[in-house]
Amino acid sequence: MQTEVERVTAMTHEQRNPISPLDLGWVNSIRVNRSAVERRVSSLPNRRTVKKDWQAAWLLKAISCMDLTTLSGDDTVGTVQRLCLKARQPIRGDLVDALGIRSLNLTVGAVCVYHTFVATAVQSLQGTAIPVAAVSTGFPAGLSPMELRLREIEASVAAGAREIDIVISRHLVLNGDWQGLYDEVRAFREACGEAHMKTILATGELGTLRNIAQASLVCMLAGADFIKTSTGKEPVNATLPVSLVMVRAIRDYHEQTGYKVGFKPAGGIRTAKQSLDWLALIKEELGDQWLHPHLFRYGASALLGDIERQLEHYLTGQYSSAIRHPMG
Ligand SMILES: O=C[C@H](O)COP(=O)(O)O
Repeated sequence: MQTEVERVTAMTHEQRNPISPLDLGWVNSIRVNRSAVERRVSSLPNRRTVKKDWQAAWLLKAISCMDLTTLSGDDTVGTVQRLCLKARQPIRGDLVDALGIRSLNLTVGAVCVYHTFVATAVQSLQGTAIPVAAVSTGFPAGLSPMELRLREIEASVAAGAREIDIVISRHLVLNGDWQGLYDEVRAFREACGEAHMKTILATGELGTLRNIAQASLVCMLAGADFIKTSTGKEPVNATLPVSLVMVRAIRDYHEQTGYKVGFKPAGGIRTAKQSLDWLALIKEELGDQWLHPHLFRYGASALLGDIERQLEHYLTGQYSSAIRHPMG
């Protein structure tokens, strides 16, 4: 019988999603029933409540699946270094001891920064297995010249980023230019080389759920390792309806091709309660095999503080002030 370590090792050595030909027949056949999507997600937050020990365990899982992020215009070497310290030890030592989880060596899934801070983050995370993710390709609008976007990916990889979060050109989706979108994402994937590519759809700017489902498929055919909802900079970022459409696209893609693509909701996920809603969505729609950092990540700059606060409440029965849980 496989041990837990052997099982996780086997999973993480699954074959990477390859670049496949663009299948326009499949893309054009996609339909989304908005009211059915809304009905399904409205049942999620109330239907499955996890309490006490189970809730604490789910929150620890959420931490392990977090891309701890800073993407602000006022980022500095100092803020990135402090964020990396938090990534190494995401919850306070006294809480780790009280939870009895020191042997887990819990860390976040990755640290996500602008290209400028990749080298700082890589250096600050030395001696850990935590990868650095860079937002490249003219994040967040993705409208700089293609050549520069490709060079930016290469520069981030050369600086040590093991994951690249690219943004797609929204106008290609809004014009139904699936060939253009496929060519763009495929070129990004080729520029990433061994680095894993998360493809940000910026769903708040794509107009319809059908566009989101079609763009998800095109990005997966073009070799995306993950599809990601948002940059965090759109007027509307990660929502449950959009996430349901994307995880169902991932499920269909897996059923048709056998390849597993990861999912990353990002932008506006700030509370422990929200993190549980997304875990429930993944568990129910994709199954436990997706509930691991190699297939599921949250992109979040402020979620960790609320999770730490919730874990303290679980241990002490008291809610501490949010300022006692800084990110760095
Ligand atoms: O990719 C991650 C997002 O930019 C984070 O958004 P957030 O600051 O709303 O958590």
